Amino acid sequence: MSKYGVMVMGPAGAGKSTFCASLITHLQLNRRSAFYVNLDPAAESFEHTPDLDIRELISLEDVMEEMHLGPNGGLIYCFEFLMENLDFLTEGLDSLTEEYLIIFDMPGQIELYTHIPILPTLMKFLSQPGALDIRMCAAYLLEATFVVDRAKFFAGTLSAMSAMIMLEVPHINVLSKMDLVKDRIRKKDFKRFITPDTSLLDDDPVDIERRKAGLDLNPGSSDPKDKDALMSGATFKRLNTAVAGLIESFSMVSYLKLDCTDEDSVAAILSYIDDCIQYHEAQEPKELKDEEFEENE
Ligand SMILES: Nc1nc2c(ncn2[C@@H]2O[C@H](COP(=O)(O)OP(=O)(O)OP(=O)(O)O)[C@@H](O)[C@H]2O)c(=O)[nH]1
Ligand SMILES: [Mg+2]
Repeated sequence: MSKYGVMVMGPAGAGKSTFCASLITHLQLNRRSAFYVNLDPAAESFEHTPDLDIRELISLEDVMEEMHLGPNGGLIYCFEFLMENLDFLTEGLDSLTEEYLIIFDMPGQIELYTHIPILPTLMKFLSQPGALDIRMCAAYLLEATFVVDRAKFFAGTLSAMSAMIMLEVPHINVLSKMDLVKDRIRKKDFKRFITPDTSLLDDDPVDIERRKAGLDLNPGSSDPKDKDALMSGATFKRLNTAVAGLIESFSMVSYLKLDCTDEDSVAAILSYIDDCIQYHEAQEPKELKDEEFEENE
């Protein structure tokens, strides 16, 4: 019997935990079962209490204190510890049925998604047939406000693509916090960010502002007064164009829009997740309990 799960990933503060909470609320309102797994050892508060919590296995605070590590090194240590104690996940998840959507709330440290092979190993462990056998998909969140600075947007898109290639599971990319840009950017203009390409660099507002202020007149200068030039000169532009070209040539990244304050938006993302993992195909038709039947009448 398969289980179904989504791993919610993305940079720090992208809105992962908020999205997990909105998703759980939405599932509950629609009489679906959610199982919330917190894998962020530094998380402090939750809207919904996690059903399984990495902090019961290991706490980042203890690691930092005992191992004399900083927050990022500490987090990597916590994940290495989790990988050595995978029974913790097996025992917590093994008895779940296919009715559940298992939601994994991940930490935001970018190291996890780029050069350390912990997540691919974890993903393989979760989805291994014959073991936990969870049909997994990944949801990578990036803040919609990043579109204001194209360099930031392409750097974020590159990290989304890197996670996508590394994890080898069905993957959706999501621009979160849409409510923050809804009124600032016209719908028609926003469409260009849904499938990013190099033309977005031609009218980067940050670039235009800097040029107006004469800040990129001396690119590459070592004068501290010209520190802005480093992030706006011709070399920086060439680098961004190369990154954007790479993303465009792979044509793998496109975004869905998410506004957690709007239930329809959460429902739309959930339907993409359901499609990715083919959740509905495995569900038995449910009999309504008597009181639910009367309610519907
Ligand atoms: N306006 C708005 N704010 C949001 C939205 N989602 C999250 N936020 C805010 O963004 C901040 C970070 O949200 P979190 O959900 O904690 O982000 P996270 O990705 O889990 O953060 P880390 O776990 O620390 O990496 C919080 O102050 C949230 O209230 C959204 O859809 N709209
Ligand atoms: Mg979080």
